Amino acid sequence: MSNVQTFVEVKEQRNSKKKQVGILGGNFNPVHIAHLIMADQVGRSLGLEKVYLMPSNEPPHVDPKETIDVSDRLKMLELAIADNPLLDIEKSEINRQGKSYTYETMKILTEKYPDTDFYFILGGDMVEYLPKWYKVDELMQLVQFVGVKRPNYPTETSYPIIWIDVPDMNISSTDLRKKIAQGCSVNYLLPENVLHYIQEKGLYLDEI
Ligand SMILES: Nc1ncnc2c1ncn2[C@@H]1O[C@H](COP(=O)(O)OP(=O)(O)OP(=O)(O)O)[C@@H](O)[C@H]1O
Ligand SMILES: O=C(O)c1ccc[n+]([C@@H]2O[C@H](COP(=O)([O-])O)[C@@H](O)[C@H]2O)c1
Repeated sequence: MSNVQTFVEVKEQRNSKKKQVGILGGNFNPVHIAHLIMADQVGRSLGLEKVYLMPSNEPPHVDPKETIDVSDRLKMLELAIADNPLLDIEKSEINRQGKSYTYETMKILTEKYPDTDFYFILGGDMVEYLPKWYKVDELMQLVQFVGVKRPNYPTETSYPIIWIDVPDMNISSTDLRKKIAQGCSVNYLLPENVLHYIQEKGLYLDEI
């Protein structure tokens, strides 16, 4: 599916009087270039006003995910988006504390911003996982899901997803954490200022 077709379909569906805003939720442990490329590409393809990267406070997965302190994940995000005015950070999950269920977050945000249509951006792995999300059917009424293909994950789904074409990016935070712990180079896989922050703070040295 091309971006042009998708953009036209979306334009027909959307309420043009409302603000059009994207949310890319994630752990960002650490943020990497695939996150930035997908946020930027989706924002520009759909003509969104802003795309907010929204760090989870405590990941809501059925199998718990370990993560470093939220203050470091937030600082790395601030560094990563500094030169791109399309991107911003949404801190409501951090401020709310506890587990970050997307339905609860989006209920709060849609009530707080009734003049905004929200596009929730997901990688292919998360699209596959959607059936297990908390109150996913109710969430679907609040947001439009936007999918970005991820190598080795299917694109078939029964959920109404707009797919945006982005070059396949076989990059993950897990892989970056492993590389850093093993002393391998992660040059160009994340922004240079984020890499400097990781090195200065000695992050991920023990995490394999
Ligand atoms: N390379 C990628 N291609 C497409 N989507 C991606 C990619 N990397 C991350 N995403 C998506 O970005 C969002 C946030 O991902 P997250 O912060 O968990 O990064 P991750 O690389 O998947 O991390 P981890 O390896 O720790 O699970 C999720 O929707 C995820 O599917
Ligand atoms: O609400 C849920 O049940 C749920 C289950 C898994 C993931 N999510 C959200 O999906 C986004 C991407 O998750 P992750 O683990 O890939 O960073 C992030 O915002 C999570 O809070 C949400």
